Amino acid sequence: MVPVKKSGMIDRWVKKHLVLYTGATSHPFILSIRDGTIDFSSFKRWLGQDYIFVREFVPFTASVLLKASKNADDSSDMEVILSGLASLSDEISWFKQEAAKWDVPLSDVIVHKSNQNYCRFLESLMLPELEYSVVVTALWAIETVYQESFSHCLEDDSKTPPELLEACKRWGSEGFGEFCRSLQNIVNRCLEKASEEELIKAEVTFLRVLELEIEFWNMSQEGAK
Ligand SMILES: Cc1ncc(CO)c(N)n1
Repeated sequence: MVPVKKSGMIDRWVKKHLVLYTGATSHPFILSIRDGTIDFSSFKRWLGQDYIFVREFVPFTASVLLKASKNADDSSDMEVILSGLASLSDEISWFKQEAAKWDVPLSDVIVHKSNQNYCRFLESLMLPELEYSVVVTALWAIETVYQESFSHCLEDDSKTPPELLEACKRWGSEGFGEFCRSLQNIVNRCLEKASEEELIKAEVTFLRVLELEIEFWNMSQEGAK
């Protein structure tokens, strides 16, 4: 008998919302890195803004960890999320080093509107009443958009400028891909048991992440609007 792999909710949602998903994971900003035409001032803008974002992302990830420790029915969830949280420490150091290299002052970055919106959304997800299934869906989506996006810049035929390879490897590499797949398994398992109401909330949250990611790329590419 051929074993039938039951496809999870995430696969179904990605197919259902493929236009928006592709909009976030193959954005013109990423494609311009991939084809080597990127304007370095855009990269620098992204760098300064993403540093601010990642600092907000730390307490958000910690709040997901807290919910995992209370609600997850599999104790390995905590370990997966903890590894993600731990790697943010190194990520913040990387941003500081990279910013110094590119002469991007991190102390006086003006937070752009799209970034503010995204950070406010993260804050709203940190409320204790938000279900674990919903917030872990957001965590998966946020990480996966970066993973898929930057992995395009590492494909064989890509012309990514060598100066940007390190950034692309940070999110686009196989190790980070493995982490995203672990998160996806957690989400699929949580959603199998979720109520109809929770499922709708998780799907809406997934879509909101995709929109906010697109706006973040737009901002990086075009500047403040
Ligand atoms: C805007 C944004 N989305 C996702 C990630 C991945 O951590 C990031 N660093 N920044």
